[in-house]
Amino acid sequence: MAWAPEARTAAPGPGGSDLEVLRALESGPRGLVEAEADERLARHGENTFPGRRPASWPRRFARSLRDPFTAVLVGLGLVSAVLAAWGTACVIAVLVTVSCVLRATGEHRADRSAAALRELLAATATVRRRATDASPPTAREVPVDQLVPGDLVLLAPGDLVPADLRLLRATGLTVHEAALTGESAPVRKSAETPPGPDGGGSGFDRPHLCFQGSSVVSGTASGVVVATGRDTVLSGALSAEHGLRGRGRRTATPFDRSVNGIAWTLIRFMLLTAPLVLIADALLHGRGLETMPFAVAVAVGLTPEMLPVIVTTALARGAALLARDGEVIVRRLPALHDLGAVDVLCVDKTGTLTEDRPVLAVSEDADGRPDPAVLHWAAVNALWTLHLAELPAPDALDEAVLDTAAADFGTDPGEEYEGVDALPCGPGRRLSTAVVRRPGDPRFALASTHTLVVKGAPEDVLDRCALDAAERERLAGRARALADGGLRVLAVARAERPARSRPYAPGDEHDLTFTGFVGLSDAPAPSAAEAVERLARRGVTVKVLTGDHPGTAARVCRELGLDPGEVVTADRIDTLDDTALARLATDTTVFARCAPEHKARIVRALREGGHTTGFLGDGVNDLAALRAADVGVCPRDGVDVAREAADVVLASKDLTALERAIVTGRRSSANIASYLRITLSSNFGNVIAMLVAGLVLPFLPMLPAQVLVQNLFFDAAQLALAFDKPGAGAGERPAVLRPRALLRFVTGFGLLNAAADLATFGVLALAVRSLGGHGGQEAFHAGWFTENLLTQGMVMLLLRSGRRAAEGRAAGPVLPAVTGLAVVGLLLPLSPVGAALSMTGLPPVYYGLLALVLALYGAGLAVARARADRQPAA
Ligand SMILES: Nc1ncnc2c1ncn2[C@@H]1O[C@H](COP(=O)(O)OP(=O)(O)OP(=O)(O)O)[C@@H](O)[C@H]1O
Ligand SMILES: [Mg+2]
Repeated sequence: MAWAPEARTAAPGPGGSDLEVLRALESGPRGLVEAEADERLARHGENTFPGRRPASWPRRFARSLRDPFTAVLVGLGLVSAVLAAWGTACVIAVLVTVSCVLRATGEHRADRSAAALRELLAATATVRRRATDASPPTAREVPVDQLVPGDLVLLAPGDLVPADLRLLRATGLTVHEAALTGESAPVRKSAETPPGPDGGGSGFDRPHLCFQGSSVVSGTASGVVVATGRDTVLSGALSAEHGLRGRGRRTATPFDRSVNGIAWTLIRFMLLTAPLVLIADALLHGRGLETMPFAVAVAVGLTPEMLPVIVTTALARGAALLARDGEVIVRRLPALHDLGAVDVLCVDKTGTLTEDRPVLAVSEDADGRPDPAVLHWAAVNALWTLHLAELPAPDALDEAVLDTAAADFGTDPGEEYEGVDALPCGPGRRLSTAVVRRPGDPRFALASTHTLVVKGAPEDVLDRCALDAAERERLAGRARALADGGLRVLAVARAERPARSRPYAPGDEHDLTFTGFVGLSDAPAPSAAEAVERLARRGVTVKVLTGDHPGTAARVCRELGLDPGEVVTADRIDTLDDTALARLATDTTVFARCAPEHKARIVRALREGGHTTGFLGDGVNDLAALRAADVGVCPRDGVDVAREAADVVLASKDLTALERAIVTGRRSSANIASYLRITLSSNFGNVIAMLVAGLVLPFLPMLPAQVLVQNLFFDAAQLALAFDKPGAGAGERPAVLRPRALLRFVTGFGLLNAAADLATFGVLALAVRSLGGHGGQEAFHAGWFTENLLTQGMVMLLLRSGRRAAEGRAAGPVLPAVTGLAVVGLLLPLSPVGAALSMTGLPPVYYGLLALVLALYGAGLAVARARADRQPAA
């Protein structure tokens, strides 16, 4: 990294005690007063996240210039200019400009329609502020853009670090700084200032600083804001043209593989054709460089230069429709295509399929007798882990335990103790420990004891209890029984230890005394069952990857109408290599007790196994899987980092919105596929015809300008395909564009097209003979121009996605576009423009013959389409 973060984190110096730091920022341990915060906001400006700034128009334009087809066109334009073929060069310049403008507008429209919703999803930060000088500090959520230097911020797992912070306190804090440094492993941070003049290091490795753009993996902390907005290190990095790296994908997405893959095949094909035309002509007719403009025109005609425009328009339109309905936000346009291709969707259970509003149902002792004391101890654990770990908000399980205990016991249980230390749970850690002591006579303080209160996943807690094997198995069986009933089960255990001043660590969690179980019920989300059913109908297999108990997971699945089959737990996954896991993952519906890495590994295995895999999850433990998936989806109330990592955000609570988004994705893909099929078969046919014609004709089958004008009209008409409404069939199955099947399709239909061209060619040869001389050539060109546009129109009508040839009736914008194409094809050669392009009309009898050729072609096309529909789709 070339830029040095310390250069930007100006005041205060990273060293110094907490109070010095706070004083330098004119803040204090109790936080800023609201009025002061407002005043600072006016002074420093909003704390906008630099990554969010929309691209400027020139930048958008430049970006669309970078795409391969545009580059090829520009190259061909330059060749024409060098050859002084100014007409050709001008037409190419028009093509390039039009396609760039269309594309930039499409992107702009999609951005704008999503912007309002994005606002809705704007991240917040937890700050400690005071209403007035005299009032006590309270923690409250403020939109991230309202943060000011001097604000006290609380961090919890899943938070995005909202500004550059100097840590004041931190418990087990690790942060992910990949967006800044590219380092993928979490980095440990602590509040202590390391010795040394610059605070122990010069870059991101300084442990007491957290930077905007990183995110909290585990632990909690409080810190004071030292820089916001333009002054943050990240902002400096971005303005120095370093992009954000966090969301960069390591492997090709389905979109890259299909659409871009096809694009590159075409470019290679096209780069071969132009020289081929040249060589053929040189060999046969001894013509030299003068055929170059023609070769260039053929190459331009072959380039599906509208592909980027059609792709962007089709996707942007889909995304805009989804955004308009307020349901789904597509954060990365190609993700909509990928969503349409998803055939396996992995879903996290808690908070996604269930509401994550657990309600206490059971509190029982080791013998299965109801016992309120278990709940009491669970509440002591919850209260003190919350307090000591400074979690800004309790997790749902803790909240449920605390609420029920407060209601049952009348007071907040746990307040009779003093907290000593806490080891909260986190990703991969399924239990939490609070260490408490009874406040008493200080004279006996040394003789007093510490009580470790542990609660967590039964397997993990029982492992740490002093129990014989039989008893442990009996208790595990009881936990299973509770879980099979659909409850979320937590085991509670305790240990008395002599008081000590040394901090506690997970290594101290052993030889515990088992206290009992608490069981909580968590209702399925209201729309979950319907969503699961609809996805199945759309050919998407749903799998559940959860950190919870296998029994609970299986029961929830059954309630949602999903057959859980044999539930696999994560310890089994650890014994498998990737290939074995890929096989297992395909056949398994529920994976339980997954740590975050397990979820990601399963997703990767499914992708390796050839599935286009989506992941829907809302928590910190889902982050790795969201990143590993082809498409990451996050519900609206997911944690900040999950939303940031997701490609698609569900804006409403309704999970069935996902099914609608998938169908929209498939429709957009179907339109893109239509375009590819139509343009490629048509172009391929034309090239063959041009080559053959070039071989046998003593003159050029079409003049360069004619090829280009024809191409321009075809391009314009094809834009309609981006707005087409494909038949119902298009939404039914995952939409994957298979390059091989596409090539087969294109070859078949291209040959058919070439046959029609050659038949036309025969008819026109007759005309030339009868007309003779120069007039013959002009009539030939006119005839071929007309036939070309008419066949292209027919191809557009008959080769669209999702419509069988039988229902070839057109709806939406395609029919008007085709009509326009036909009118131009018939009338332009007869008009003054036609004359300018050196075309003249044919004698009427030849139009009759052309009509015959077209009728035969149309019939052939319809029959071939019906046959192709019976084969696997391209
Ligand atoms: N606050 C807590 N106190 C004690 N144990 C907890 C707490 N939160 C979670 N656990 C334990 O850790 C397990 C795993 O939690 P994790 O957050 O990974 O997944 P989950 O919320 O159960 O499910 P999902 O992966 O579907 O969201 C829980 O099933 C529970 O046994
Ligand atoms: Mg969850």
